[in-house]
Amino acid sequence: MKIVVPIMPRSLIELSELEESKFIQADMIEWRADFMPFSDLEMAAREVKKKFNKKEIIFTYRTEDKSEIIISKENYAKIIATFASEFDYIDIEKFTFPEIVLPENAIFSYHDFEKIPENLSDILTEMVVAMPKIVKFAGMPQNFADVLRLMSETITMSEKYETQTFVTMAMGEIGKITRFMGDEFGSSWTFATVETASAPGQLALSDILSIRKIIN
Ligand SMILES: O=C1C[C@@](O)(C(=O)O)C[C@@H](O)[C@@H]1O
Repeated sequence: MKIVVPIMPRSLIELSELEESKFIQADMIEWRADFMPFSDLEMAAREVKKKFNKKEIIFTYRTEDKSEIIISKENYAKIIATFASEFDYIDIEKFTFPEIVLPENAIFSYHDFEKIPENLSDILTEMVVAMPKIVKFAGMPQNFADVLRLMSETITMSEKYETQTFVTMAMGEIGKITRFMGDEFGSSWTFATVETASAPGQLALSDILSIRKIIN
């Protein structure tokens, strides 16, 4: 299981203040570009690549966790077209922006901040059919049975579609188990924090490393 640590700088200054040494044990960095002013993105992209030049980097412009529309379809498409080839992976909210054609390094990403949907299997299948590099789903469980359902569904899907990489997680407190047991239930990456969390329930990078040491 690879450990991805998101960074969420709100300005070029905040970006320059991030200390690379704190991220050494991360396998990958996710740059959450949605916190940065639009006009600074190109310069910030260069900085992010320079700062984390030894790591694989995901470019993400998240809209699904916002309560209001933050970007037009046109601008989202422009961002994807500009940055897809610049980074190792690019996160794409294909259900929200269906007109985007997935580039070869696409993470087809979908979040449900209210539930683990009953039709999770149909949703994951639809994502697989689009043939992205990675299928990523994050949902909010209401109870532990939801967490188990997400894990069990991920096992089923990863066995059925052996060549597809899946990344799934249950967010919030009760979903925490999914953040360090990925290898056991077919999820290939986990998102961990260094200082600021980018989603509810994320564990600190240092905690994930300690837990993995105990359970391995
Ligand atoms: O899609 C994901 C997963 C995530 O939502 C999580 O729950 O850890 C965190 C986001 O930064 C990332 O883009």
